[in-house]
Amino acid sequence: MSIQVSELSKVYGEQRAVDAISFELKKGEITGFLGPNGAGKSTTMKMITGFLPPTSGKASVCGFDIVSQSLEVRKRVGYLPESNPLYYDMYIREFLEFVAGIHQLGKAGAQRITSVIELTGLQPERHKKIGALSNGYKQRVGLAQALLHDPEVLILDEPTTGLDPNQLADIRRLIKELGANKTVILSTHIMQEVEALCDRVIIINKGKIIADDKLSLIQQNNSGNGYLQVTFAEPVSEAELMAIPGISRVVAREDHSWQLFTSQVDEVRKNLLQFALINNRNILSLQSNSQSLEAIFRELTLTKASGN
Ligand SMILES: Nc1ncnc2c1ncn2[C@@H]1O[C@H](COP(=O)(O)OP(=O)(O)OP(=O)(O)O)[C@@H](O)[C@H]1O
Repeated sequence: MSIQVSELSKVYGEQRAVDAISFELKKGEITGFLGPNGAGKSTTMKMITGFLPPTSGKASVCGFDIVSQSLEVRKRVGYLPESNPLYYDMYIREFLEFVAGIHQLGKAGAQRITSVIELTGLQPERHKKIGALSNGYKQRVGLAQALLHDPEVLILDEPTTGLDPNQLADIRRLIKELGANKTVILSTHIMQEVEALCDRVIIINKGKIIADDKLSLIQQNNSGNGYLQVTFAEPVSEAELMAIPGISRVVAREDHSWQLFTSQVDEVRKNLLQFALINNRNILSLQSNSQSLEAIFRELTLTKASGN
């Protein structure tokens, strides 16, 4: 297991910012860490990187304890903090040389710097001072410093903030590639980003984990208002479709196509196939549409918040 978190808490004064959370992450998995503002995402990430001591509970990275072995942890973690603090007076390469020094990369440092500049697409701007870079390029410098020591674990706090759509696509592609053989946790407020990148989703609200599953399962388990889009080869009546168990509403589209609304997408898909078989109807196409992750997120965080 790359990351193990057990009953981890952080209390600031009176406030329990992170409240006894537990999870485990495997290598080769990209996990989206979601939650409303102030939910405790950054605090959790800072604790896992070994930068912020927990109030109670335990966590380890690649088997090293975040408190008693924080140096070992930092060697294995690449961290892009939310505010991405950089030295604006330094040139890109100069800054990366400074970071390579901290990681004691020695002679290998120069080659590694060249390759992360290439990897993060900093090449065209490499001669500029960091202060003169656009926000998107500053974010790339942040990513380059996180990757420099080729860490096993990457913790990225809102990594795509400030990027234009082209840069977004480039950086997401890079994160996806990195995720193939590293453990990546990224926090974001952009649901399309989670859908595009993440294998797994952890949703945190008021310091507590309220959902933790594979993205597909979270969508499946919360697919309350999903629908199926079906096209038959021949006419089918509304009454016939409404008689299929699990369908709450149907909408006719052109050319024998229908939208079938349901709270049990998977169940209705099976029932529909059975209906076609028994009644000798041919299905030309069938597509299910789950509730969007954004709707699921709102439902979970708003319901759970008011339930407290
Ligand atoms: N150093 C601190 N001292 C006191 N309270 C803090 C400190 N850092 C964070 N908090 C509080 O802890 C809670 C969790 O903050 P955190 O930054 O972890 O949330 P977040 O989920 O990352 O939010 P966002 O999405 O807005 O970045 C917030 O209520 C915040 O005000």
